[in-house]
Amino acid sequence: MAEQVDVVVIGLGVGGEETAGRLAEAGLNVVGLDPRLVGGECPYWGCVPSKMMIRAANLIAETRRVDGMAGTATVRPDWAPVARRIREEATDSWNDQVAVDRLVKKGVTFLRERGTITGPRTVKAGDREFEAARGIVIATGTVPVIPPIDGLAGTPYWTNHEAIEADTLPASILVLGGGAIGLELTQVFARFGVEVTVVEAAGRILAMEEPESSELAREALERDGVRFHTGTPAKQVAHDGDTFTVTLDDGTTLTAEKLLVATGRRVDVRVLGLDQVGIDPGVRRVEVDEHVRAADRVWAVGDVTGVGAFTHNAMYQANVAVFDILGSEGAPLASYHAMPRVTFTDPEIGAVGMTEKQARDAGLDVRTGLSQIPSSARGWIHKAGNEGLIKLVVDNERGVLVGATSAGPTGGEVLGALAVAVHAAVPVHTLQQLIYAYPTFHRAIGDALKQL
Ligand SMILES: Cc1cc2nc3c(=O)[nH]c(=O)nc-3n(C[C@H](O)[C@H](O)[C@H](O)COP(=O)(O)OP(=O)(O)OC[C@H]3O[C@@H](n4cnc5c(N)ncnc54)[C@H](O)[C@@H]3O)c2cc1C
Ligand SMILES: NC(=O)c1ccc[n+]([C@@H]2O[C@H](COP(=O)([O-])OP(=O)(O)OC[C@H]3O[C@@H](n4cnc5c(N)ncnc54)[C@H](O)[C@@H]3O)[C@@H](O)[C@H]2O)c1
Repeated sequence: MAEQVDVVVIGLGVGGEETAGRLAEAGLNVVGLDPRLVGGECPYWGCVPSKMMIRAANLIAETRRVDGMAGTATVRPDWAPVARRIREEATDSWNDQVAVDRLVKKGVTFLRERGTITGPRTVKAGDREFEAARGIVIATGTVPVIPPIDGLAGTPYWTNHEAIEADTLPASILVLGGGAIGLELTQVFARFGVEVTVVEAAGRILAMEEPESSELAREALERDGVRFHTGTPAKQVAHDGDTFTVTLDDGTTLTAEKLLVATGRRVDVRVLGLDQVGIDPGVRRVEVDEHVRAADRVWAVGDVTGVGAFTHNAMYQANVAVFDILGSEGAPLASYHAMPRVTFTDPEIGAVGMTEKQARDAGLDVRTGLSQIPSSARGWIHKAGNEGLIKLVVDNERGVLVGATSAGPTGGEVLGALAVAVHAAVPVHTLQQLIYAYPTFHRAIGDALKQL
């Protein structure tokens, strides 16, 4: 006999935890299910520990910039404090008791179980079944893509989990995939003295961003000693007990102690029971409307929706779902035209909305403006480590920005102003009249606007 509740939330990563907690605080009877850690990828194997690694790696790089600008400094990188900080401060040794307690205190009934949808309103979890009067929220996130490369399966390759959990670093590592995960971890490892080689199947790294960003990231990482093979997919992988050997399509052979697979993420909903609510179980993503509804009385939030694998998107969609489930007046409608993202390499590569190519492919009449951070007053003053750029993508017909890139020492922070401009469709002539404080990095936005 199914137990009667208001809402069942399947998956308690960032999106599910936020949705379940808020609904319970609003007085609903909520069951939250997750067989793993409450909080999901971001706090345990994603954003938080990776950014702690990046903070440490950037301290090393900044110290190396002292020479010639502020005297001399030597630094002896040591991974031990980084691993300790991740274990003690970020993940509590991958123990989620604090998060579980927080959720339960909000009123959520938490079960460390996998959820399976068994009917239009019913979800099975272990030996219990729940009937959710208000509905079901799907927040099951993604899993790493493991490409079908000959020999790869069965080798002790790393995904982000092993990379984040590493107590010691290898002497060398091959990284498959030059996207956000691959590049952020690559730079960390390189700055701690690991010999890193990146294999990227596409013609350039950060292929979804502007070509100028790809070039900037590649040059920065090459300065850190990283080697790249782009446009040449791996054909074969072998592991002899000590060493990985990767053979590329063009016959190049690469060897290293470890292999990190960072070739994207995919939703894994085959056994979730989506067919029970009228959704094809073979979908590549659970499509949602502007209320983040996926089917009648079914909502989906976070990476599983495929609109942007970012924590801020999971939180954003959770907020939309909460308002809709509660039937609140003035419920926000989801819109993704100003989706921001930041790859936290040094320089940080931030972007919002469309790239130039995406805008042109969408049939827009496009004009772009570009400025270089080293040529700005602040960039020139900053000197070592000042690489970066601002690129603006304008829809001529509407006279507004539809996309922008902000790369530089504080690229992610400067992006804030551009996100407002794209989100609110601020007219370009209004942006051109804004006073940009001197000498800030964001003043380079004004320089790019002059190019339009
Ligand atoms: C290395 C790395 C660095 C990142 N850095 C950033 C960053 O700096 N900024 C940023 O915005 N994003 C970053 N991300 C992305 C971010 O982690 C994700 O976008 C975010 O975790 C998505 O949250 P989610 O709730 O959709 O899914 P997840 O966090 O993946 O959580 C999904 C949960 O669902 C559970 N689950 C799956 N199936 C079931 C089932 N059938 N029943 C019950 N539970 C189930 C899983 O166990 C998991 O706990 C990073 C990711 C990685 C891997
Ligand atoms: N700072 C952040 O916000 C942040 C950081 C890390 C991850 N994330 C999120 O996590 C998601 C997953 O990250 P990711 O880096 O795994 O994925 P990604 O999609 O960003 O990059 C994967 C890369 O791997 C390449 N690739 C695919 N198959 C390959 C193969 N067989 N050999 C070599 N290269 C191959 C792709 O061309 C692509 O460039 C991202 O899309 C992002 O949304 C965000």
